[in-house]
Amino acid sequence: MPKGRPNTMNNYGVLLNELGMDETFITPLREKYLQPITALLYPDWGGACLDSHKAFVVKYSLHEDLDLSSHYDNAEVTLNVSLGKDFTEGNLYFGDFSQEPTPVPKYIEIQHVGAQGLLHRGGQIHGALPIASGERWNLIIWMRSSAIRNQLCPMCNKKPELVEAEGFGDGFTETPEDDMPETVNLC
Ligand SMILES: O=C(O)CCC(=O)C(=O)O
Ligand SMILES: [Fe+2]
Repeated sequence: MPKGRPNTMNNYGVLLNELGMDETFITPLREKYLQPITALLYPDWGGACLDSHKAFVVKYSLHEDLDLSSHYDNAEVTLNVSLGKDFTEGNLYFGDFSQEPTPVPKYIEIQHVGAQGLLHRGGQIHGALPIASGERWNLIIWMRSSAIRNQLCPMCNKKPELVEAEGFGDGFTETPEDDMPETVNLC
């Protein structure tokens, strides 16, 4: 069975499409239950038209990954659900969006309680502090809006160049103009 890393930063965990969970679980969850909420919370970030995702579970434990450094996601909107198990420390932190230049970046820390989900903009800098004991498991759904990312890639801020991909790929789609057959001016 294929077993990819959930993303370039987490070494432990599992990609849910490899378990066949996209069609049966994650896609209906995104379309029926998450999108009505994200449409209200993130209208400018494609919250009403999230049309693909990358879903994975990440695992932290004392002899494996302890924490996750500060980063932004390849997603317009992210859902992070704390699955437990029992652990201490390991809070999430988020950078502040304030435009004021500060010499030291400001972060807010969130204690993520088991069985609770947290939605955030993928582009907001965040990370997870080291756990001090136990095991921490989280379900992460990076939700993408092709309408937003087709304009500018959220990772490199350039117009995306499309390559063939399996499944949802990175969530870019061909725009209708790209599909139009070439026309010849006969006048
Ligand atoms: O461990 C966490 O709760 C954060 C995971 C995360 O930010 C990510 O995988 O993009
Ligand atoms: Fe993240």
